[in-house]
Amino acid sequence: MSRTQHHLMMMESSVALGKPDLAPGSAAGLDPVPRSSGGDPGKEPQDPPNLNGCVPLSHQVAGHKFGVDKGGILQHPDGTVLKQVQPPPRGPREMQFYSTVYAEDCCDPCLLDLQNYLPRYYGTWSHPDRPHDLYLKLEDVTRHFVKPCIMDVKLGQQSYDPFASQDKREQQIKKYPLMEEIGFLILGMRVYNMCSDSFCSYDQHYGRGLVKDSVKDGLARFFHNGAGVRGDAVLASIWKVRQILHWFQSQRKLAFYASSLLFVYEGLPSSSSPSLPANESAALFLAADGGREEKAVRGETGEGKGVAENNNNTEEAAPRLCSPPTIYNAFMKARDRCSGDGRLHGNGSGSNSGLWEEDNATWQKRGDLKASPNGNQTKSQLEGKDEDKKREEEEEEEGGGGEGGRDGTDVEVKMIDFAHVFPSDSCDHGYIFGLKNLLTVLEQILCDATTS
Ligand SMILES: Nc1ncnc2c1ncn2[C@@H]1O[C@H](COP(=O)(O)OP(=O)(O)OP(=O)(O)O)[C@@H](O)[C@H]1O
Ligand SMILES: O=P(O)(O)O[C@@H]1[C@H](O)[C@H](O)[C@@H](OP(=O)(O)O)[C@H](OP(=O)(O)O)[C@H]1O
Repeated sequence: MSRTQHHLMMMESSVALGKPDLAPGSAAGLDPVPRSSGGDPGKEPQDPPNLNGCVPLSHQVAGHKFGVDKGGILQHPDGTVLKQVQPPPRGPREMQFYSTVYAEDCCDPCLLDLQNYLPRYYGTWSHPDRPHDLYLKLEDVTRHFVKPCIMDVKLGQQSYDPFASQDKREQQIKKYPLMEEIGFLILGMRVYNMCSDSFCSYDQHYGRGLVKDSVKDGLARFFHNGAGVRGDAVLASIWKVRQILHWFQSQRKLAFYASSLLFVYEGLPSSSSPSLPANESAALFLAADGGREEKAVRGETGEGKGVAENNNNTEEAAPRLCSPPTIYNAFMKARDRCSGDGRLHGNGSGSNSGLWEEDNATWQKRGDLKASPNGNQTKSQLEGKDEDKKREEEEEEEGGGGEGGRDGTDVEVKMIDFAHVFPSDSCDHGYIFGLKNLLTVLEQILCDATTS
């Protein structure tokens, strides 16, 4: 058994390691964070008594709710998310997972890579008066968004773990019998409508109502801003999901059950996030490689067909995806030619010269986002520090380009919910199956958006 597996098996309840940005409980005396700009209007959450300014997470879209279920999610005044450690074995298992992946002495390349796809972990937190009531202290994945559109998607072909009782298996299967066939389930989402300047929320019943034929439109709704489909957000999501798929295809250490992907994109319209006029960006796809890639997106090559056909797990038989650089280069080039009205200008459907010459500058994070965190004030904001500067410094220290970073987008896709993660010695076929189907559907959405 490897060291990692041993760690995960141990299930020790010691307080996890991490790099807390605040000592537990040190936020005493700070005012509660203001609600995220996208919270339900008119429903100010009550400050739970004796929680030192922590409040229920206003932008939670799924999962156990604080004050409703056992376990729940709070927001710390410093902006981090506090996930109450659930009753054993789930809670300790999730805590063990985070503490293993983020152990200071972790040198396992697979786990170090995995950190890129998880919220940052800052150890555990508890109220000084209730030291045994533990919370996992996590990065708020939505923190740098102004109008965060958020979607929680459960991945895998089964949402119960191998040790689940017969009752639990039946309960889970009954909730969504199509899990095995589709491989993912939308648990909840909130979408910003730029026309009405409001959010629309969808609970778990929405996702459960989606079947094979409607799952594409159901998922597309997450990317619809009231005026059109946010092709740029779909595209960036595809890219991020592909990175996660790549990690899964290379690892044989862990098996994930009932775990989710949390998608976040910026709902605030800006000149650089248009709903592109479809026909023109489609033309750009065609221009990029003579149409081969665009046909692959549409499944016309016979390799990228719909959910029903894409039902095996081998790498070779995976749906053929457009290579991200191809799509990105074409799309971003098109985006760059767009003005704020979302119209293309210039040589939109002409020669492909220049499409391959995209440089990384296109992928730099948008300046307007840096200047506009989502309203969840962080400790340094509360202290009057220059948060953007701090983040830039952090990102530089980490050698990356920040959340948008190299991908240059205001989109996050992070893995969350690890209450059912187990050591393994083989590929996680169920999760990979779900990821591939999710990618297929995302690509169909992108294709529809660019050809309608
Ligand atoms: N790091 C995070 N940043 C922002 N939001 C988060 C984060 N972690 C969780 N959330 C929010 O909380 C919700 C529930 O998270 P999570 O799935 O971890 O909880 P859970 O109670 O274990 O869920 P379930 O009941 O499905 O097992 C997510 O849908 C998301 O809205
Ligand atoms: O979507 P719903 O209807 O809220 O259903 C919950 C959801 O399936 C959770 O994933 C599950 O927690 P686990 O994944 O940790 O099992 C929870 O089990 P629970 O009721 O046993 O907490 C279910 O109730």
